Amino acid sequence: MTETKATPSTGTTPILQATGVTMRFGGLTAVRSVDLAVHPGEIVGLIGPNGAGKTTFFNCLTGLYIPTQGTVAYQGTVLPPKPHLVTQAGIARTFQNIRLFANMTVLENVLVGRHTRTKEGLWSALLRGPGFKRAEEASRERAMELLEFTGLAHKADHLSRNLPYGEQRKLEIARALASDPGLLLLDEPTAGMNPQETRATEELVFAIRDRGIAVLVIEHDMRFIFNLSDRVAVLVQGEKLIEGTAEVVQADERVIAAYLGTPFEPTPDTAEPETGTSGDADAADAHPGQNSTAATEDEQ
Ligand SMILES: Nc1ncnc2c1ncn2[C@@H]1O[C@H](COP(=O)(O)OP(=O)(O)OP(=O)(O)O)[C@@H](O)[C@H]1O
Repeated sequence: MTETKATPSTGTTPILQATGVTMRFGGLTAVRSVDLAVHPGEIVGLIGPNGAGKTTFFNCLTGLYIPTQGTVAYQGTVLPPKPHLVTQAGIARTFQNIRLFANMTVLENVLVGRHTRTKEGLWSALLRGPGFKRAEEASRERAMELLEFTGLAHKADHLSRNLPYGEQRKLEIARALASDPGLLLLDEPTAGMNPQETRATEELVFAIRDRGIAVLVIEHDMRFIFNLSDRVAVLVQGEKLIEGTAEVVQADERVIAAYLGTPFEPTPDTAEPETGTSGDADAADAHPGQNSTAATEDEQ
């Protein structure tokens, strides 16, 4: 990996500023007064044990949930908690569980992601006038460019349900990028991936950042997150425990106690076995806290 970490942006308006975000479900406070900023060009990691509130926090950022308290601002403007307005403003996301249109082609899935950026209205679409055709052509070109970027162009006409798992995850990212976001939120992008697919995802996230898109990523794979992120924030029981560079977070005794279990030990960047005892042990080490707390799969 030849990528370098982003220079920390000081003095610039954050692309994302969450302030005092709290989310309660009845008597349960899933997210408690969380502040988090992401600056242009940054990759920020969000980690924490199962049930810590990471996905709930994402749902608050993207308007799926209306936070009980707090605000979410994009480039200095507070966002209304409505998913389509959040996407229109410039925030795109992927979900923990793949949400593709299984019976649509790969290209069609990406075209769906472009709809917030096309201005042609219903009448134009029905009449299929020159304006509509031009817009359709431009969307198609952009979608194909994103498929090239994510390495899926050769599968453009395949049904998305026929793609291998790793490619389906890439397609979700391509579809999110189709809305031309300034900030991309990734919820466990490497879940279920083998080490090679994880490495490819890491490369892809760096390449996305190199296109000027900031990234906020939830992951349980510590090797992935610490290698990738300029900063890491740790949520525990809904509260932000600490935020800092990978080195600072890894060394924090509260993080070790609440999440890592043992001090994180990076392994050399060599290819890992896909199967077998040692590979499985590695994978387990790299996914701390996976079973520490029961969590519902609701709203993921
Ligand atoms: N819609 C909901 N209604 C009630 N409780 C919820 C809802 N969504 C999440 N929760 C609860 O909020 C807490 C935080 O869950 P959340 O899924 O945000 O955690 P997480 O950190 O993303 O976990 P994981 O790493 O397992 O995905 C959990 O106790 C969960 O059961």
